Amino acid sequence: MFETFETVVLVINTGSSSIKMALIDMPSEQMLAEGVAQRLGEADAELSWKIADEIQQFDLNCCTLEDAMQKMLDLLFGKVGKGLVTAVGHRVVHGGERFVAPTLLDDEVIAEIESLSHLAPLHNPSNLLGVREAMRYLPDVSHIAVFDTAFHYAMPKHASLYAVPYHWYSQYGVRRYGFHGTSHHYVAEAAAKCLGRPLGELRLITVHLGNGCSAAAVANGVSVDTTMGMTPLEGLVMGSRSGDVDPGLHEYMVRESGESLASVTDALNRQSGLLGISGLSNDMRTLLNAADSGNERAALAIEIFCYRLAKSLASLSVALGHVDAVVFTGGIGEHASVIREKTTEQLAFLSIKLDEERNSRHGRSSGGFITHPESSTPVLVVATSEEKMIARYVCKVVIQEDIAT
Ligand SMILES: Nc1ncnc2c1ncn2[C@@H]1O[C@H](COP(=O)(O)OP(=O)(O)O)[C@@H](O)[C@H]1O
Ligand SMILES: CC(=O)OP(=O)(O)O
Ligand SMILES: [Mg+2]
Repeated sequence: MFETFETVVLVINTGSSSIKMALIDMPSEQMLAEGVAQRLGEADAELSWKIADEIQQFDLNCCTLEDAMQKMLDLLFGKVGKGLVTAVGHRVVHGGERFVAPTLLDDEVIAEIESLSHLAPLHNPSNLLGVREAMRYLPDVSHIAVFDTAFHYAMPKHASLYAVPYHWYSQYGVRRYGFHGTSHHYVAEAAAKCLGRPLGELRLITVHLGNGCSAAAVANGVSVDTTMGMTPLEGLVMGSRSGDVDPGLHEYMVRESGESLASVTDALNRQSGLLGISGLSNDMRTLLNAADSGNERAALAIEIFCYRLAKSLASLSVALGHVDAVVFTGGIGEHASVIREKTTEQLAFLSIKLDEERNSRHGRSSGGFITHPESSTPVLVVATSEEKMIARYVCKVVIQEDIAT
């Protein structure tokens, strides 16, 4: 199978609740295989792999990330020869100050990524688990890390620094990094195509709403501000993360509840957000269904999610001065028309006029646009592909290596 393809990149994207894998022919970007394991750790966890045109689906039943990773790689290499893979691209969420470009993984780089784990506890450890598993299956090819933080690296200091003692930055590296960079970059490029204008001339707000959620202000192809900060906990309300809270909350909760600081931080990461407010689920599909059936806490979680999102989009418009378009993406951004509607109706000052029909079809039959043609600010839905973006970066590294040797 696939014998005629020359440069094939396997991409592994481990998120906070899912593993996505793709086998991509480059530079054509043809998807040879695409798989996802989602709702990991929960009773309704499931896996699906589309290899060539054959789809396989399994219930994972509370299976761990490690088991899901092995199962996905076993299924893939049960069908596809390992010799087909030219290089592996790994999504790594936190690259810290050092990793601002795609980087060839070796023991030293892995150790450095591991040392950043406390800044992305839901992600870097899982990302490295994927790296180690894939290296075990494919020891003889290049493994390249592509960092979520890299796209935001050039944010101006007025956006990347907190108003805390300056030596916290110079001595301890306390600063804002931003995440979901490959997704913000990918959808900004795709939106420019939809708008028929060069990305270098556009001022966009890109809104990635998955299990983790962040929005970015992208001016002339560069991220100039974003909602996530030093860790992927800052900013918007997310599946199980609180987003912004009062910095005094930690001390208060430690004193009042008698819990440790680590357990309060863990609750902000894993027991908060949509899950925390609703007491039901971190999954937007579940909450939308529950709210429809009259569940008030699910409805409240959705209301807070949309209000906080609208407030953040308004504040990002300050970074741009003028907004050429707002671009929704990620599982929620691409599929939940109600969330887009409830959010944009609170952005009256941008004079956004959604088109009900276009929005209900997620922009599919209107070139991505979900606004009325007369809307002052166009709003688009663009399907992200962190996997394709990672494969593009991997190709650049692999080609440079070929030149160097
Ligand atoms: N049809 C849909 N309607 C509403 N929400 C959806 C739909 N499909 C997916 N989602 C939501 O998207 C989120 C997962 O997004 P995704 O980008 O796949 O997450 P991850 O961050 O794990 O990559 C979940 O909250 C899920 O409920
Ligand atoms: C950085 C982040 O939050 O990623 P994900 O949405 O995949 O959890
Ligand atoms: Mg994701």
